[in-house]
Amino acid sequence: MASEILAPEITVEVLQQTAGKLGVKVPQNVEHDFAELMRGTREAILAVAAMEDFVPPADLDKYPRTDVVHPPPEHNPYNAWATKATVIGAKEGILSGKTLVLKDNICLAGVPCEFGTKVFSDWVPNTDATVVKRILDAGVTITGKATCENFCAYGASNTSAHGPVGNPYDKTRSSGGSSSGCGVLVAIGEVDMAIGADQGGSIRMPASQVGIVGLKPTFGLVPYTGIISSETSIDHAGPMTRDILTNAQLLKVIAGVDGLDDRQIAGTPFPNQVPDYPALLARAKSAHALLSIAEQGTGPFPGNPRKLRVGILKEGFTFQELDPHVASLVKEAAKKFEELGAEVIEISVPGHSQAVLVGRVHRLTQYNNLLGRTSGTRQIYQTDLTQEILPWTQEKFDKLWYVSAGLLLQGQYCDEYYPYLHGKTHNLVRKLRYEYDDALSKVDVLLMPTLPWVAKKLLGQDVSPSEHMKDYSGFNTNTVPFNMTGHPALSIPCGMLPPPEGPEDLRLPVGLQLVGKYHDELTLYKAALAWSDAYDWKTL
Ligand SMILES: NC(=O)c1ccccc1
Repeated sequence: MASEILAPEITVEVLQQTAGKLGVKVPQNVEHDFAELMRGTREAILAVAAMEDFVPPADLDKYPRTDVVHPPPEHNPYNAWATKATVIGAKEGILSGKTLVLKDNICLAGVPCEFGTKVFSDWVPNTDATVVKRILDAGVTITGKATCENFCAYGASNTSAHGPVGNPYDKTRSSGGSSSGCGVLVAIGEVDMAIGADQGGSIRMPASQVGIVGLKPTFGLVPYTGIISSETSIDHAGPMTRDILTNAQLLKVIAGVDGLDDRQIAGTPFPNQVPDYPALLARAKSAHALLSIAEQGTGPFPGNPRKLRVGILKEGFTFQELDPHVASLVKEAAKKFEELGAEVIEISVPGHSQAVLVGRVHRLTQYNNLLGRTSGTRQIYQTDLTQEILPWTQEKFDKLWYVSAGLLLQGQYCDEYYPYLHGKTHNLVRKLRYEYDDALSKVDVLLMPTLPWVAKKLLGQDVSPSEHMKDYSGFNTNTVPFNMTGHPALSIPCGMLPPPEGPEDLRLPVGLQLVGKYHDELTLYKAALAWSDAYDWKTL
């Protein structure tokens, strides 16, 4: 048993080896006392290892899993399916008749989960994520699991053990990642909706590259229970759909406290009740109504309605990797908010330019799923998965895509030399949060491109890691900051462009990102709905 190998019998030698890892030696006169202490700990470890784990069981009788298959290539033209399955939800519900696919890091009991890797195989989760229970109760039919990138760790779609996920607008290009399969299956109309996950842009980047709507909700709004974690303070799950209203409907169903996930009480003040987004949107009958805000009045006097304020985030447009054509198209899209009756101004958040640097250290110092760390967070842990991944062996390491291998190595390095920097990054993120909050006290939403470019060519397996990295430098500048601060961020398609290298007649989607105050998804939806009702992004 692995636990016996990892918890060796305690001798004075083992005690001193352990001390040696700290660079110290236990004084001889207390060696036996400390060995005794550790023997007690070892016994406790072995006892806990032998106990049966405790996770919420899935209701397989009520919602049986059928037709579970890995589709052959001829039934999987984009490689977007990881596994097909059928799980029919409740007969009546607000989403009844709709189909949905889950990113392949979301637990659906009884159906294999690949997590984009071959490091382990045939792992079948024994529990349903809370979002799964909620959508089934709302009447959704789940049609399977969508390919996700290797360990959910990349923003392009060539890293899954499954093979590359081609973009519907040009199969030789990336569809974005890491919720790549979700983006493609929604874009081509194979499903009505998807639930993706996002630690650095993984919902918004595919949404941007394939021309759909993707929301990374406020941190904690959607429970992350039963979804494979990357790092508990940046984990988010959220809806991916072709239109805004469906997105709002799905959010309404999956949002709210489940009593199992610490992320939901970890810093963003939580609303007592999840707003009825679709009903509130349906009530506003015009762009004018959608784009006016009822200013809070004081005392008995209700406030006056005023125009929605859109802030063009200066630093979201000034980084060097940003394709100038994307920049001008997104700025034009922003100006259209003025035509619709909003106020548009430019606003600066200097910290935005440093955020990716902070993010790099933040995630490396605590990448739970690779290093098998737990964070102290109260949540449901996929301990059976951790045991598949750990301990690392050469054979497993050789099966990692280089980005994940790099994360593992960098994480180990940070752990050895700079573990305290994780804490410091949290402090710096709080500072960043106040900077965005300050901007969001002057405007209602911040606006910027989601990704700095339209879909790039997929790079082959023969391309070196360095070339990959060069090609993707700057890709997460506008997405990573809001994973750390937790502000809600919505990507919508806002036009099309040819790729810079041509051909001239190819048109690829461009994503526009709106960022709002904590738990103000409604304002993001209102702005996006007014815009998308007025303009057809495919003709702009
Ligand atoms: N999981 C993510 O959101 C992600 C995206 C891009 C790069 C790394 C991670």
